[in-house]
Amino acid sequence: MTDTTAHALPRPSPAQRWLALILVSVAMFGNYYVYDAFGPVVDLLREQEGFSYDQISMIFSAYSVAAVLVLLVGGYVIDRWGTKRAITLFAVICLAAAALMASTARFETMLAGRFLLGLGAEPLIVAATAVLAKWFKGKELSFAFGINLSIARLGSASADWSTSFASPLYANWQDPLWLATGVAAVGVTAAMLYWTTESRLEGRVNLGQADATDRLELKGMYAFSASYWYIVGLCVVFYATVFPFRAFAIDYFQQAHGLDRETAGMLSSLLPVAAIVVTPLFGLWVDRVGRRSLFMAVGSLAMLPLFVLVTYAPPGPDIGIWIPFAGSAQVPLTLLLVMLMLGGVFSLIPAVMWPSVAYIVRENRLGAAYSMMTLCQQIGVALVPLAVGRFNTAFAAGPGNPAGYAPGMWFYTALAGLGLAFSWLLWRAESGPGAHGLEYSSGRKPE
Ligand SMILES: NCCCC[C@H](N)C(=O)NCC(=O)O
Repeated sequence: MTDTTAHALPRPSPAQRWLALILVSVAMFGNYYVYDAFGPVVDLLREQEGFSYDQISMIFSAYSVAAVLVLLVGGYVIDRWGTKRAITLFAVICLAAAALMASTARFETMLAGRFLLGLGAEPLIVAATAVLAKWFKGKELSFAFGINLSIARLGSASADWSTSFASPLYANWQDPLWLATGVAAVGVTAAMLYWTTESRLEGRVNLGQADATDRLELKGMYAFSASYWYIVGLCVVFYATVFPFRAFAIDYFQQAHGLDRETAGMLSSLLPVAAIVVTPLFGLWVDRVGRRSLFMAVGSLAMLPLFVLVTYAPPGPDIGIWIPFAGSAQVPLTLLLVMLMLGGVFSLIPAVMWPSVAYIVRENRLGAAYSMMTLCQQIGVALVPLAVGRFNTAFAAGPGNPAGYAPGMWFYTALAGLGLAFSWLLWRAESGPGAHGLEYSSGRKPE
């Protein structure tokens, strides 16, 4: 179909757009569930299969190594295959990865499974972004992105909650990973239904021309402003702190704070749960008041003491919490407050940071800017768990020696400090004459 013929067709109806959004979001739910299904079995892999923290970290990092490689070519695959085929292909790769990880506790197989997950999951996120842009361009695009990310984060929370609603499976390390494989199969089904939907509507509605997707072109990177690179710096250290902390959190709460797995899972789930609810609210607020770099600095500052508090502050009284799908539990007040604060930061920084790039980079370079940012993010997420795993092993961290986890927590604190430095540099740059307008609600400096 030519561009002119496509423009003569009607835009998709709200019902058609919502159907596309729901199908793509279910595929993302599967993706995030599989990513986060590994954290709750860390202690079982250590106890039942003798995995060391170093090995666990390498498995976790394999995802990011693959992500860095695939992000360089993912955009080309999507352009060549089209979003409907690409999203199904990547969902199938996630399914194969989940099955490989569940199949055996051989270290090399698990490493390969997690690597395969990185090959499928990151380009799936890029393809989902391209799909949403196609259906929602000019029509509630930010809102659609918000819903998509919230449903994806529900996948993360559900993986944590599985320690409660699927607790009998946690008699061994393998069954929870088979459950994750089942969830990945639901994701594939949703991706295939999306393929069918798009195919049936082709020629009947105007889905526009496929835009240049998040393809990474290394040439021209030097042209990005200092503010862009400060945001990238913050993105790297922020996610390289939060994602690895989440990966080890359930095991950490069990070993260092003596919680049972269900309670540890519920506590860990507060992070994505808070983000599901609060991220869109922060997004709306910042759109009204601006002050984007100030908000990023405030988020970074709030994060700074949390890992020290979780290590050294007295636990305080037990507080009852209740979470839908997971049930109720008693958790120490200090851990609850730290996780709620971290959940707040995990809502604030992404809600402000990702959209800020759109205000400081030209539209025709946006795809490359986001791809470069994600690539740098994944390099950080690959390296940090290796360092934390090394600290845990070197300092013999375990239930008999909870103090052995402290060096890893200080490492997270140092990263949070670096994040604060990047956001302060950004704030300074955006308060001076070369500012892009991040501090204004419109995102533009007044003339
Ligand atoms: N939980 C799966 C990993 C998602 C990585 C992705 N590149 C990302 O950063 N998404 C944004 C987010 O805040 O989840």
